Amino acid sequence: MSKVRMLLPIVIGDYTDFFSSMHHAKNCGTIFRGPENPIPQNWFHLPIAYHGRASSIVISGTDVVRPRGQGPPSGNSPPSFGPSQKLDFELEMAAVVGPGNKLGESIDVNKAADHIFGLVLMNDWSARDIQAWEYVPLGPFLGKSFGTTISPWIVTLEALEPFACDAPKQEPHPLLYLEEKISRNYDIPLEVWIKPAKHQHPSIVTKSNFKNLYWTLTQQVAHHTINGCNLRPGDLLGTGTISGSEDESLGCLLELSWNGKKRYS
Ligand SMILES: O=C(O)/C=C/C(=O)CC(=O)CC(=O)O
Ligand SMILES: [Ca+2]
Ligand SMILES: [Mg+2]
Repeated sequence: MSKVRMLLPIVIGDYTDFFSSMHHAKNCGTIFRGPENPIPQNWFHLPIAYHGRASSIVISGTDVVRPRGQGPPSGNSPPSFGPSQKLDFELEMAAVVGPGNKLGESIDVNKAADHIFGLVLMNDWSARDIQAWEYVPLGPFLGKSFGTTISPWIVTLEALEPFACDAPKQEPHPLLYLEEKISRNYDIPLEVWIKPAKHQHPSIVTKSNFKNLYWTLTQQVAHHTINGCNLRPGDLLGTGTISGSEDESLGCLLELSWNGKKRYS
């Protein structure tokens, strides 16, 4: 295996990234918008997502160039500009679309599993300073689009069947098109390890689990297509950052360091 060069396993036409961990949504909301109403009202009714950039998705091991860009101004000065000072990872998995749907048609939530070929690991690299300044009102753009890393192996949903578990109870009850007969998650322990340049060995920085997701993969597919938008084979649907409720299970440095305020070692 060490002699093999891994390549992207699919041609990715489109990439969408969801926002489906409640803990992550609450923490990001608190950091970016304040503690009053950290989770927006719509979050509990629909799986929120943004459209990502497919061209910069690379395979694990590919160097990612530190992005340059604008950051928030401090006081009356103009916005900052330069290499990002807040480069972050986001612990995610992503679904690879199988057959997909025709333009104008929707995928039924109870049949949506047939449209997911399998899952990969994903890191949605994020420049928090660029993101914090640019995201109002249209959401993430250059703070995310410089790079996204996925693993070369696609684990099929069939292979994950032994790890299937119940999804969390959803309150308020979702609208009919998001209501599923069987609502399933997967018990997949996930870890992030970082090896700083001058260190010999990597250290673990977080331990989370796929089952921390509130919205299921099948609800994401049903919601994505409810307006008739067509998913195509090879499209990538990121789960969103998978944070748990514990301090040790947060899925990015923004949360682990509380936007740089908390020392993380
Ligand atoms: O709350 C925000 O404004 C932004 C949050 C993110 O950066 C998260 C994102 O990319 C979606 C996710 O990974 O859950
Ligand atoms: Ca993300
Ligand atoms: Mg990214």
